[in-house]
Amino acid sequence: MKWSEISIHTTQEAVEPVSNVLHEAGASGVVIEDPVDLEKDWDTTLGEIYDLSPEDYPEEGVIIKAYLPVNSFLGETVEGIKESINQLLVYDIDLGFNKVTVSEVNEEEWATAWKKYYKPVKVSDRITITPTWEEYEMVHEEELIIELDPGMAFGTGTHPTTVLSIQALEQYLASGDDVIDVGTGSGVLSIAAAKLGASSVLAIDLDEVAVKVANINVKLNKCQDSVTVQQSNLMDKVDRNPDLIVANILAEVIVVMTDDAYKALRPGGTFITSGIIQGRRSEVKDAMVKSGFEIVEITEMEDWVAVVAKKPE
Ligand SMILES: C[S@@+](CC[C@H](N)C(=O)[O-])C[C@H]1O[C@@H](n2cnc3c(N)ncnc32)[C@H](O)[C@@H]1O
Repeated sequence: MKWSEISIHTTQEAVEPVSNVLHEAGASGVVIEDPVDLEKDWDTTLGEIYDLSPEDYPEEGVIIKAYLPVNSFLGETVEGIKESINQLLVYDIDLGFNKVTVSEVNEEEWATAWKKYYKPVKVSDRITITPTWEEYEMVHEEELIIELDPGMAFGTGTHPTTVLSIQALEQYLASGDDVIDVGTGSGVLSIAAAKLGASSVLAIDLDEVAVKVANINVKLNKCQDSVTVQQSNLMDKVDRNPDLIVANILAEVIVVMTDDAYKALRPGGTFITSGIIQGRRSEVKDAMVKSGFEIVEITEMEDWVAVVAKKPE
């Protein structure tokens, strides 16, 4: 099959929303070329090798590349992507150069293009995420390994919004908890919750592809006894009272679901939200408080924040 590479020159701030647009348009595998990665002090204590070449990165801004099959809908798909990206301006997201280019690549290039950027990463004290195609040896006994093939769903596990979510799960999840993961993508947070001791996890995503990918990753990590994946919209089909809800979705989606999350959670339950760009932090905080939550902690990484809240006892 022939593949087309769509490349978008944008900003750090726009990485997640643009990646989401690409994903929703059916893109397979997203590559993020952010020059910050070249400067980053990568954690190599676990023996990871980061072999990044400056020619692959823009001098300014971030380049996001995604791959779409070449078919008769390609033109429309690309136009749809451009339109959806432009709509992000309504949310005050800085799109920078916002330059979109399209070129053809062969299957071999496509298959390896994004994999070369994706190596084992230690994302929290206990959790290391490793791509399925990498050999990885555990460094200490307590380490929990998540093997992931993000395939066509969002969630290599290394995006700051995911890392913040996993760190919060590690801190707030208690063994035996019932957990709901809204917007599961590749299933990474549900798998993390199960590995951290949750007895049951409901992974929800609106997107059919994400549901398929999450199911595969759940099985790959042998978590199928505790994690169930369901295709639905936010909390629409939730009829249980979990101990913890985690949602790594954009701020504009989180503010829509705070009332439902509050109603569903058991008293004393925890709501972990991520995917919030700095500029929208108060909006999310205010929506949470209005729904009745007490804010417990706000954590930050790069331009992103995660808000952890509790439903009073
Ligand atoms: C930013 S990704 C997060 C993926 C993963 N949980 C992680 O932390 O890496 C957001 C996910 O939310 C899903 N999503 C967006 N709107 C949704 C909705 N209304 N209901 C359920 N899922 C939704 C998207 O399909 C996407 O997979």
